[in-house]
Amino acid sequence: MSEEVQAPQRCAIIAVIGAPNAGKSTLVNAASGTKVSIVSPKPQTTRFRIRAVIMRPPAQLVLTDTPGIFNPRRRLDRAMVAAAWGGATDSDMALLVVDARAGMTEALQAIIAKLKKVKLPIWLVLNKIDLIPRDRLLPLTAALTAELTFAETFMISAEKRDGVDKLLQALADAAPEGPWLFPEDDLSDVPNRMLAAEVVREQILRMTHEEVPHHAHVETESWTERPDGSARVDCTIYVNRASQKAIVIGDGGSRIKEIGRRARQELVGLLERPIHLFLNVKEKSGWDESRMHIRALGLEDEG
Ligand SMILES: Nc1nc2c(ncn2[C@@H]2O[C@H](COP(=O)(O)OP(=O)(O)OP(=O)(O)O)[C@@H](O)[C@H]2O)c(=O)[nH]1
Repeated sequence: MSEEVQAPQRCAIIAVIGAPNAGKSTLVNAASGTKVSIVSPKPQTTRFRIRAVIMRPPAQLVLTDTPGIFNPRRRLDRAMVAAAWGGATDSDMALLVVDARAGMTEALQAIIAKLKKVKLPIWLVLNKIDLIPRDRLLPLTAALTAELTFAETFMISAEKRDGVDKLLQALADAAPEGPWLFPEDDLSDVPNRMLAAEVVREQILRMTHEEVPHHAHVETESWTERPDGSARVDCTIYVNRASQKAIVIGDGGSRIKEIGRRARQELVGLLERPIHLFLNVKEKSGWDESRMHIRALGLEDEG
């Protein structure tokens, strides 16, 4: 008698990094052309941390984003970048996507300088190989490997999907054993949920003092489609202390009301549909230990 042995689940959080125009979106889209996957509806809002969830059973690949801002001035931008690079270090690996035709540019050098401080396996993905002769790839690869150590190197054309499947399979094989971060049948809502949490989080950053944002975490508890075409969205803001809860709520609920009003307005603008947003503030110390999917969903800044 034979029994089917199910391979244990694997899950990798993968930071997709690269200079503007390197082909990150094209790669993510090409990668998502396979099986169950999601792609953020508005990838140009680089505040998204999750770009796509790609199923390669037994592996789930969660591709995350990093904004292309390296010298942020505003507090909010700083927080976003910190979150993004925090994201990189929370990841299991990073993909450095390089435009092979553009070669070593200033933007790429700035990213390399950042990546030197990131203790993660970095995979080099030389993209757009359809645009240049093979022999030009070697000097570029040599120049890059002189700067950084790469766990793996792939040469692809995201546009032509050349080499993308091989890359995904290698990522799936390298994914550490662990439970999937998202249930396979519940992927379609992830971008909307992420967006809602991000937008609320952004308004908290805008409307409270330094202390709170560093300790606040937003989760979208539910996203319910209504027959009239609108959606009901319930978000919970988790803070560590009662004092922070009081700040977020404000006098007589004034601040939370304003956070909700602005977040709803932004969501309506981004999604172009009616949204009913409900916010709930909970005190929950130690949430960061207790919820394992937080490293994927949270937007924690480093301060
Ligand atoms: N020929 C060729 N063009 C590509 C390839 N990959 C991406 N491109 C093109 O390069 C341009 C930039 O690609 P994107 O995917 O938008 O680049 P990105 O890294 O996401 O850019 P940002 O969102 O600005 O950071 C687009 O015009 C793509 O069509 C490739 O493999 N071959």
